Amino acid sequence: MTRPVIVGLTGSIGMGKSTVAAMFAQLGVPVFDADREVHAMQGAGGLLLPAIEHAFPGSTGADGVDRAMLGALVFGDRDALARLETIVHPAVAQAREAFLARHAQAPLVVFDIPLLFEKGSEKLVDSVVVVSAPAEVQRARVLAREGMDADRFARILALQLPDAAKRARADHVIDTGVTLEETAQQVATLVAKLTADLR
Ligand SMILES: CC(C)(COP(=O)(O)OP(=O)(O)OC[C@H]1O[C@@H](n2cnc3c(N)ncnc32)[C@H](O)[C@@H]1O)[C@@H](O)C(=O)NCCC(=O)NCCS
Ligand SMILES: Nc1ncnc2c1ncn2[C@@H]1O[C@H](COP(=O)(O)OP(=O)(O)OP(=O)(O)O)[C@@H](O)[C@H]1O
Repeated sequence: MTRPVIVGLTGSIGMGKSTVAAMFAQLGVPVFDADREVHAMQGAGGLLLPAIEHAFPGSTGADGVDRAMLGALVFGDRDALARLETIVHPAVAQAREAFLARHAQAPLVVFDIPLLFEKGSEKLVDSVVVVSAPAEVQRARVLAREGMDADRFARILALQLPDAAKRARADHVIDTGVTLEETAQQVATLVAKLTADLR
């Protein structure tokens, strides 16, 4: 059975992964957004709510998961995070398989996976694209977000493979420390190259 060439898109917090994923989508490349799937499954009426409430009593309500509260519980506690991941990750894998089945005829698809290296998801993809920007650009972007502070940022960074290591393991690096137009140009060049390789 044929299947699309699969590009894994990853990068550390605030490096511009979602923005770059949207650029791929703009070029007509189907994108599987692991984070968005998680949000949907954790939102109001989401299918993971009973299991999460069972494991973390009081962490869900009518609007779904209380993300600030659950984040505070798990981002400093590796065991708790592992328990949450055991609930979340199999459901994400199922959603990813369904996505692939829907796009079986596409030449190229993107899996947007924040923790691609950390969780050994390299084996799911044919090539890895890492988005990267200088650390001070990353920090400024992240700290500008609502609900974020230096402590939470530091704890999340500590859970992620350092940017330099991600870049070293990438097949392609997209620079997001430049203008949006320049980044979009890099994405267009890469899509042209990946598509040409298929011919
Ligand atoms: C704990 C939760 C509810 C907090 O939600 P919140 O909206 O506050 O944060 P968000 O999801 O945007 O994540 C913020 C940053 O933390 C990183 N992060 C999220 N989960 C993890 C994890 N399991 N390990 C390391 N970093 C993580 C993200 O990549 C992102 O850079 C949420 O992150 C979650 O459910 N995480 C576990 C599921 C998971 O592994 N998701 C990411 C991959 S699909
Ligand atoms: N050249 C660029 N490329 C990508 N993003 C840029 C660029 N210049 C500025 N930005 C801005 O940087 C921010 C990047 O945020 P984005 O949500 O894409 O990051 P992310 O890596 O997906 O974050 P997280 O992992 O925390 O979810 C956006 O507000 C975007 O507009």
